[in-house]
Amino acid sequence: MAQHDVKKQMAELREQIEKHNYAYYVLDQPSISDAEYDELMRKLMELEEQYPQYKTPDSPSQRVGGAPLEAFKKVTHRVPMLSLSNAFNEGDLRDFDRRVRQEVGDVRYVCELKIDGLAVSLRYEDGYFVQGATRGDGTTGEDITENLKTIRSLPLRLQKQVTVEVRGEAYMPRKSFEKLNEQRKMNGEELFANPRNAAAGSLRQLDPKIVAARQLDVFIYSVVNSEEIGLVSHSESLRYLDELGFKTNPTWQVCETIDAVLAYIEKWHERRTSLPYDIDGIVIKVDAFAQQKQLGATAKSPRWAIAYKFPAEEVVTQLVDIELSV
Ligand SMILES: NC(=O)c1cc2c(=O)c3cc(F)ccc3oc2nc1N
Repeated sequence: MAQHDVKKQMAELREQIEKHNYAYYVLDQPSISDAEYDELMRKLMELEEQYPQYKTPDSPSQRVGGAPLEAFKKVTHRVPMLSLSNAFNEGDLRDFDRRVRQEVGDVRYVCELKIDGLAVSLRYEDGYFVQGATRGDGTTGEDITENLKTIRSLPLRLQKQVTVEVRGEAYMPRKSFEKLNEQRKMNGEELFANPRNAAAGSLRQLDPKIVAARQLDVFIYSVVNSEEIGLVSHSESLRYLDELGFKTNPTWQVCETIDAVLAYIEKWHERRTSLPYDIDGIVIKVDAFAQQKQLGATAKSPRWAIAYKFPAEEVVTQLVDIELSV
């Protein structure tokens, strides 16, 4: 086949595979069978083998994981990854609301489910995924780019050619967790205590092929360089993330009053067992970026957001060692 046609055919295969990826893993609406998907992937990988010069940085062939790393490189976060301060009861939430209103006057909040996973930061240049890192100590994290590429819902190329840094929570869906512990039980290995530990242990694997088998997922929840892009509120950022092709959690809601926040908390505290992933609370954020800026942050946490933690369940958790997987 003429060289030009091969290049074109490979571009079409990449396009098709990523389109099916998006439908299946972001929209949760499979568009072809697994067998057809695997056939497309096999054909692309065969052509990449034969014509490496036409392999591109956004090729979905990277999602099966490359060679194991010796160690993780360190990454310095240009904007520190802070942690959320916690609220444990209604009083804490009303104190938060009072302090915010004292400082910025009338305010709208955005409420989101607090996914029980691992905070990650993703950098894209001209629309291409170039680096992903863990939170680490907030200033320095570990470069887990190769591992994150195996997460099918993480776009390798955005719908717009923008340079952007986003933050999100990588997590292990409960079904993947149960399947993983089933396998480990059969192999006589230590079980993971919960999906959060399993996700952390998986992302710390030096071999991306193992990570690819763990079926992790990620919800993206913020744009770091939002001002540069001209976004004015958190809710606008969430819509922008959808436009770029990221997977965001669709349950977020604008709340005009703390009573509306309490109602949202009540609703999702009841519904959380019906979710296909673990949540450990609700995140409440001031919506307007101008007001977030006015409120600022302490060395550790933003003063414009708070995490309401659900009361710990009284279940007996298995005391198993967390597999130190590195
Ligand atoms: N686990 C989560 O689902 C989740 C976590 C965070 C954060 O950790 C977080 C930390 C900050 F300093 C600021 C905003 C944040 O927003 C967040 N939003 C979320 N939905």
